[in-house]
Amino acid sequence: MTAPLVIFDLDGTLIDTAPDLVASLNHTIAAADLEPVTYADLTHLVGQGARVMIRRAFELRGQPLSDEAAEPLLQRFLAHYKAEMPGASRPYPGLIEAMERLEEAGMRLAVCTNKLEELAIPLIGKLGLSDRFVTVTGGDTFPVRKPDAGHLLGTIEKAGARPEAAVMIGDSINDILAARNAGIPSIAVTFGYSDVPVEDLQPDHVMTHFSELTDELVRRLLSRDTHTSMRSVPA
Ligand SMILES: O=C(O)COP(=O)(O)O
Repeated sequence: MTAPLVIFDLDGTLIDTAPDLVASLNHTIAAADLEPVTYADLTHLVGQGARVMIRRAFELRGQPLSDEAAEPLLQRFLAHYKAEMPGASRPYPGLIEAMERLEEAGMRLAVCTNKLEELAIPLIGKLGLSDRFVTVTGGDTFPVRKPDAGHLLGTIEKAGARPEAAVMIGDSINDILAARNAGIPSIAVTFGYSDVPVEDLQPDHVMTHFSELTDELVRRLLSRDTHTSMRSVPA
């Protein structure tokens, strides 16, 4: 039997990156004289990577943004975010202990994030978490990204695991939909950046703190067959 694989989203699930995302985004849009965004705005902007986040910030301020104008702004964002990394970003409380519990129970861990690989991998490294994960895939690792099932299924394949033995943990609609599209059970965390109550996303389980993440919970979700009926739902 393959070891169960527990897959984590990054922004708003593993790591509280909001202060640094807001700071780098405001540094970026200041170049176009846009008013700064707030933490509350971020829940509507984050989720599909830096490029989409910048475009949504312009939309929020009622400003059009051409693809041509977006490119230098993306470079400005990347340079600022990388220079400050890890900034104030920290793992959520109880994460390290939860990862240790799962590892001790023989489970393996992976990351599936829409953040670009060039940001996600060094951030995980700077926080000393690299060795924990069998693989880290970003929004640019595959031709598709969450909520497309292909991102999650590609992550599972890279980890040498099987969809039947995988569970996804995330904070946003992209994570829960990706899991549903891939036919794997999902856990939604309440402490991330969703702009709707995570219960409305109908995950298989809701978690308010990492102290609730146990191997027993993972096994219970894997033994349920409620999500398997969704395995054929397209992305
Ligand atoms: O950076 C983003 O916009 C999304 O990243 P996430 O998939 O880790 O939430």
